[in-house]
Amino acid sequence: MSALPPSGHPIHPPERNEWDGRAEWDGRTEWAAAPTTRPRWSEPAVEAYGLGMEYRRGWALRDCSFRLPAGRICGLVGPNGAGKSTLMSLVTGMARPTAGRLRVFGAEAHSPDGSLRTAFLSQDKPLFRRFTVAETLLMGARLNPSWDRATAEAIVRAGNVPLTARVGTLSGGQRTRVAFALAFGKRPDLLVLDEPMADLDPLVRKELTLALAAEAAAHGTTVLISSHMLSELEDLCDYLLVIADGSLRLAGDAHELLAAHTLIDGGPADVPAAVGGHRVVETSGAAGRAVTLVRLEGPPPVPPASRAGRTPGLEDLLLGYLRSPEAPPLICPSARVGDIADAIANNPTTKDAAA
Ligand SMILES: Nc1ncnc2c1ncn2[C@@H]1O[C@H](COP(=O)(O)OP(=O)(O)OP(=O)(O)O)[C@@H](O)[C@H]1O
Repeated sequence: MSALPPSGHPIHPPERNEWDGRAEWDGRTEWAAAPTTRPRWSEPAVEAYGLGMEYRRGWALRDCSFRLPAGRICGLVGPNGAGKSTLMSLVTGMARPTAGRLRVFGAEAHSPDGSLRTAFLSQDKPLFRRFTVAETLLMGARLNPSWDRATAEAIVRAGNVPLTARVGTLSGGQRTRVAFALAFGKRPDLLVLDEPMADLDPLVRKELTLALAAEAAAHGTTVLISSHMLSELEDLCDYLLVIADGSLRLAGDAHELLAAHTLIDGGPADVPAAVGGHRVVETSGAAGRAVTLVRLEGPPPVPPASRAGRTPGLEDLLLGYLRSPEAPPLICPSARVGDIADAIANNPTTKDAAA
């Protein structure tokens, strides 16, 4: 079990074999002493039950059930049109689900209690173009009782963005930095970032990624971040949600997911007998250099005899599932929720809403 403090995100997640969701952090006593407004480590930040969203053209999201524990940095991955932005707009309460339920820190996502604890940085990063940078930060301070002025200004200053410049005159990357400052300054418990780094140069991307990890670690912030840059997510995330065609494909602790797979050199015929009973997710690569991603089935922990091959990297795993829509979804125990009926019955808020 990890000995990291509850405020410390594993940038590279620690070795953990727990399959039953017991792998919580040590040091709960220390966490319990933190102000009560911060999320407790074992508290779920997001719980979705049979979540669905239908637009005129059809369902963008269907029957998604998962749990995101508080304090994790969760990568949200999927091809274009998979439903990532839709899921984020539901989590941030900007849209209401057509089906199912969604709770943020125990409150309905669209309720004031849910949205007060959330900050959202959307793909288009809406800012007032006529405001100066200083006026934009002042607006952040006026609108947010828990505004962290020092953090917000430090982010802006690190990019040498003049506080007197009008937002409309900034480059795309500079505007992104100001939007980041607004989101961080709010000191949310849940920070939702929709492809935030897309218009940044590699150096700035690295700098803001490190700032994000440090801020999240320092304040126990839960982060849900979508990106098409898998290597970036590998460095940052310790939790994953993968969606394709509106459905959940993978969900859970990154180490749980990786430990459930092995990578064998060669095609399906090269898979050793010890792994033979398991499920081939996909074979990729040219002849002679093919590799096969195998999902280890059976009750955890997976027996050592079937541990042939090597543990895949996050990119191998994500690409394998994105290229193989026929592979059944894998929702790890850490990401499973109970029945929607239980969720409604055990929560007075949702019970009232359902009535
Ligand atoms: N406001 C809307 N009205 C109608 N259809 C929508 C709307 N928003 C999204 N969709 C549709 O829902 C599906 C999912 O879109 P969404 O933007 O959530 O995908 P995404 O995974 O974020 O994609 P990308 O990676 O390209 O940003 C798409 O088919 C899209 O056309």
